[in-house]
Amino acid sequence: MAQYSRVAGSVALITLQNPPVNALSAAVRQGIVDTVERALRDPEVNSVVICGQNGKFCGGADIKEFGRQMSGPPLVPMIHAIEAGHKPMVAAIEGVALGGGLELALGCHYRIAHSKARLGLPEVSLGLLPAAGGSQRLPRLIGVPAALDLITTGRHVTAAEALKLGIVDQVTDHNTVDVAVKFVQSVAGQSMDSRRLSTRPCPSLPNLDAVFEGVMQRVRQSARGAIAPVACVQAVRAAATLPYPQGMEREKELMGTLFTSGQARALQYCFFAQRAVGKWSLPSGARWDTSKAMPISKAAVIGLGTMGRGITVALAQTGVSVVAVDTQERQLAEAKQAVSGMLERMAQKRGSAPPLGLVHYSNNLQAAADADLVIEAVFEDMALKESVFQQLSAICKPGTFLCTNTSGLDVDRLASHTRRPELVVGMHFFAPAHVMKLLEVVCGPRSSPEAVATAMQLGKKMGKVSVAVGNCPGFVGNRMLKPYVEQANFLLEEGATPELVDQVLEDFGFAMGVFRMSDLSGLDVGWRIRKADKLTDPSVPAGQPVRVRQGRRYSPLADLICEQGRFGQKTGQGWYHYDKPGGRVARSDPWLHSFLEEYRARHGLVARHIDHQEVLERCLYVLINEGFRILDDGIAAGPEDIDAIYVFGYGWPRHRGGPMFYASMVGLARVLERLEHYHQAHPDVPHLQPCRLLRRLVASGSPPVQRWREVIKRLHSQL
Ligand SMILES: C/C=C(\C)C(=O)SCCNC(=O)CCNC(=O)[C@H](O)C(C)(C)COP(=O)(O)OP(=O)(O)OC[C@H]1O[C@@H](n2cnc3c(N)ncnc32)[C@H](O)[C@@H]1OP(=O)(O)O
Repeated sequence: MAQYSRVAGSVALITLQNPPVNALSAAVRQGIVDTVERALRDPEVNSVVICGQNGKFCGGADIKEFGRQMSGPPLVPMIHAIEAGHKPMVAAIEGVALGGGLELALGCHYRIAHSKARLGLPEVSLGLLPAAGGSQRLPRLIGVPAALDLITTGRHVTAAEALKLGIVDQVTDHNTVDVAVKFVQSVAGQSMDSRRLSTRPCPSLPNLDAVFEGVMQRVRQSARGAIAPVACVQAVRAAATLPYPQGMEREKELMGTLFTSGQARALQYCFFAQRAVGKWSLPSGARWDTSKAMPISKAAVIGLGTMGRGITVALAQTGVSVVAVDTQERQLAEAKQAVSGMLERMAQKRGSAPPLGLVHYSNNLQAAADADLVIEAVFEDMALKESVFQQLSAICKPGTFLCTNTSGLDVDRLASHTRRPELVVGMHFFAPAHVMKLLEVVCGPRSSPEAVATAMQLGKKMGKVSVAVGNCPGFVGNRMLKPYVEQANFLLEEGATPELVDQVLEDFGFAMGVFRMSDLSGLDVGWRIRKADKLTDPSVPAGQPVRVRQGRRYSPLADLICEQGRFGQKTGQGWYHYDKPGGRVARSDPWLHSFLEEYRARHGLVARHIDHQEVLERCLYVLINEGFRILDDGIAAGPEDIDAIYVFGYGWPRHRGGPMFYASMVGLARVLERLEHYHQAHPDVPHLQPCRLLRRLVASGSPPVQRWREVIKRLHSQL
């Protein structure tokens, strides 16, 4: 809806009304068309201000309408009518002007923004381009390079930057609507000819072809197969080279391809998945909207290795006072320097003072006594963690939440070492913890709703996508990663190379293939876990082949690599060769290839040709299969939780929506058929055996991913 009122005698005030962000739904568009017509017709009105209700101008098109039959007036002629209007129109921008919201403002003759407003054309992050004239008007207003930057990245700019770029004409700290009303009166009666962006030429740019070639190359490289950023460059190029009407035709044509693409569906699914995970619920019935989060003003971090340092930085950045504890003096001193350095660098980028005063250091666990929440981040060793939890339970004030940053150990077992198991939850951060967006909040069977709500809320405050998950080895992310990595190792045994496997996964869109990723994380981490699980025990029971453990196929390849002291990037050698320890450029390693050949010969394995399809299917479908098991076990509440974890924590390409969404796009019947095929070929790999939930979903007609929760609920209620 849009409300029409008259203010200051002769100004029509049009207020968009569609909470929470005044998205341009069919009803809002109809409201704008009607009220603009009314204002242009009304002889008492000489100028118009458009604003949004509740301090938010407009969050853009209503994304929920995208999958539906189009109804209501389209945006392009609506914005054109505003621009062509003979009375001055001013956009009074408070809160946000995003996507169609900014395009609406660009159709107005002037734009006045509140200093706290944010503006942008984020359509690219939804797999689209600004196709309500934004790709044609913005370059005409601010020039090609700046428009390319905003449109291809979708980044939001502050009002101050918008003023500098020329997107807005004025920024105010006062009531934006009042300022806009006053301003529009001052220009009433003037010709608006020069203010219509569609009639302006694009500011000329020398070496136009070279500029676009360079940008296109960069965009293609960083897009990792996403098509929208490429289409955005093509649309801006049309603005720079064609008259406006033809540019609009091109914009429409490019949008036509994007709008119905699987990538746009995937990205829009991600948008809603990111928000859905905040609305968590637990098997106990505890929910996000009925559980009270406690305020955290003082936190303690125990253990100042890489993770502990990152968590300390992330907390201080959020304004939480932190006591950072490590009992080893040397580690403490190094951490102090590293944390201060990180905070200073981040502050320099922001142009603000580093929050150094918020961090205090101690070598004594006792310093955590009065913290509201403690995050344990010591070495990944159960006995050590148990001892820390025992001590914290005795030291900390009543009510302190005790959290562990374990990446997969039993949170409930740790809770059992305290006198307050209800206050224990997992907070699994991802390295580097001050950068990575994901936080798995691990709920043990005894974790209280308040403890979960508090950890989720703190994660949100830290700018994380917090996902509540159940307690099982590896939780969600690492549990799914295990069969994926295992499959990649099997492929090496059968004839593939790390280069082939990584290439296929990177072509799919992963930021890094599995072997490059393992080299980066450090191969010794998994080795230590396998040792603890007794998988690397050299005394394999007599008569048992070396490639079998606990009755299943096992590849000792990674263990053998580690035995050579090859731990990945940090040692300069792993699955690849690096020019020095800590080097980042992975190069093919002839040693590794000979090693693989010798290994195959030793075990009587004959290398065969493995095609890209097999690599992709085996690696991805086995991971997806584990995702279904996780859903079936109730470790994740829905497919959105798993997808958010993979997109925000594991480099899964966002334009593919996450593993569970991807499975639904491929077709569940197809995934099932391929898993059956590979399981038949490798009956000694239980992870390839299609899981019960996948079979049941296929049997119930492969419903779309948005309806899986219903099937899961039905299944569980039948148990
Ligand atoms: C062609 C395409 C055109 C012309 C377009 O305009 S595409 C849309 C472009 N706009 C965007 O991409 C903006 C998307 N929204 C956001 O970035 C943020 O929501 C926000 C910055 C506007 C507000 O952020 P925040 O205050 O953190 O709130 P939430 O993100 O949690 O959102 C609150 C609820 O509003 C729903 N929402 C937000 N934007 C839209 C929208 N454009 N269409 C429909 N619904 C929207 C969001 O899903 C939240 O809903 P609930 O989870 O509360 O149900």
